[in-house]
Amino acid sequence: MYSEGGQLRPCSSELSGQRKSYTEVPSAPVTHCCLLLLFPPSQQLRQARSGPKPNLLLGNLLTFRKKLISQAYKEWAEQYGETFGYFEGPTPVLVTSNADLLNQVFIKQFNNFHARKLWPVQADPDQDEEIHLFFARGQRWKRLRSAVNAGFTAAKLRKMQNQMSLCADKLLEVVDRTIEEKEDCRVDFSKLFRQLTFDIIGRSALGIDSDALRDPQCGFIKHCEDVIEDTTKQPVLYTLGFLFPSLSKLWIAIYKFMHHIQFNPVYWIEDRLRAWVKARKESEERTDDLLQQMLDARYPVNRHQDLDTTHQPHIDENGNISKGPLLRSLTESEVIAHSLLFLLAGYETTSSTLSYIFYELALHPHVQDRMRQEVVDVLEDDEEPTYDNIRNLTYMDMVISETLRKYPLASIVVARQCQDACQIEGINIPSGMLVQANLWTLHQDPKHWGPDSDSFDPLRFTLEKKAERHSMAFMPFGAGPRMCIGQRFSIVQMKITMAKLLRRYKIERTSDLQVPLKLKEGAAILPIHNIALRTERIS
Ligand code: HEM
Repeated sequence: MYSEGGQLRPCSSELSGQRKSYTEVPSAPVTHCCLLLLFPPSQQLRQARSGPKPNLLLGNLLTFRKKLISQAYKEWAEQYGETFGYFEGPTPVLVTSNADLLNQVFIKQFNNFHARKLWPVQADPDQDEEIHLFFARGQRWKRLRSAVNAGFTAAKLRKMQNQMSLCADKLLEVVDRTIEEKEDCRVDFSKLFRQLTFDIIGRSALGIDSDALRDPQCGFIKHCEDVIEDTTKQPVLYTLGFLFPSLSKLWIAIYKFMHHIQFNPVYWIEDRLRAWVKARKESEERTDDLLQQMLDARYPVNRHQDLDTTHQPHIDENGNISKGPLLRSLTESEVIAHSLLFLLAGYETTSSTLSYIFYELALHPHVQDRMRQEVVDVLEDDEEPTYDNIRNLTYMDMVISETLRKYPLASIVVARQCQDACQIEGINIPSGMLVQANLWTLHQDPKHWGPDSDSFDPLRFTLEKKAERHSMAFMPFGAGPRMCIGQRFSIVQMKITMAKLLRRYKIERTSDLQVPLKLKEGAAILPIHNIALRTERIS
């Protein structure tokens, strides 16, 4: 059913026709011996210690109660080398910052590594109707990705630029008001950036009339913040899910039941999105946004390869069943699931990146001055920043990249699951094994970044320096066919916003700014405290 050439390899269960539970991996005692299998004898001689010693029941999960996962990975990499293994309960994970191995897994052998990590309380990626492209895998992922891809083209982004610009203008109004009202001219940029990126994604992608910048108390953003905050906690159910993955159905049932006794912000947002999607479907008016793209999307379905059971055959205008390939639209559940995905994946990642950038600009005034000068030179006579002219802000691009090198905030999701056992770079990777990219180590590896990899230096990203480096030395948006779909969307809004802000204000650190930043970890790695900076109007 699946060939090697260009087709995704199925999860091993699909081959036999009998679907194994997606959480099924070898049991604890077996998997704890897997570290030995990971490294064949010759490799073992060279890498005698291949990972931290696991506890029989918990694996190495206890470590993550005491320190950030990214921190633990860094320490383990120092101890065991750039590739090592550990256990999440009974589940083996191979962690690597080896650029050649990452290249094989994320790009060259993508067909065998198309699936993401599965979290303990997570719907079945092959069967659940509400699965979105982040968790889907195999042919299902391929179809969903192609259905929404068209919403992120250059042409679409050009259409969104006005909304982005309007939202950035509102941000300027709020900053102006804040420095007028506050004697110390202190602006909480983390909070404002969250409101800004929420408005941008809400308005330009989903057509929602959101105004979080003017109405920070609005339920929508409040509950999105709750969802993000919840990912930084480690509830008991989550731990149980890691320890006993084969009971996933029970954990999911408990999670759903909890909704009846305890408020769940995810359901609150979904309900609002359901009503919104319904209204948009019924409306005669068409809006040129990502939501419309999802409502209009039609893609061919091959009857024999499809795992979904929800397709309707395509009926033409005369009521005949189409003789060509079956065409399918996204179901309402899928459109809602994707709207929620874009809202959550899009706003916190981008706003935190902006916060990290402003933090670094306050610490490095010469970088800030150079960035401002570039804006003044490129956008002469106060020209509006647009999709096309911001491409000339090349130093700004370097600052964004350097910030994401130092703070690869979405590193946790850059992982792939192996479908068929294979050997790569001399390492045996069994079927079901998760390969996790260790970005915080990779992005600071002196091999790629030189001895001063700790310092903040945007000039690492000149074209010449980029050409000299391994192509996989830098991957804050992931890599390969499954890399972040919103990368350009995010960069365009960041550049429009920063061009406007830097032209008008100078920012400075306050005496109580936390240096270095203390971070917390959830779906993304974020500063614990908001970043507030002294802000002076200069034009
Ligand atoms: C600075 C901002 C952002 C960062 C750092 C970031 C980072 C990432 C990373 C690391 C991945 C995983 C890639 C991989 O596994 O190879 C990812 C996937 C994804 N991101 Fe982003 N992201 C950002 C903004 C956005 C925005 C604005 C959107 C939506 C509008 C978005 C939507 C997605 C989606 C849907 C996926 C899953 C793609 C797939 O599995 O096919 N992201 N992102």
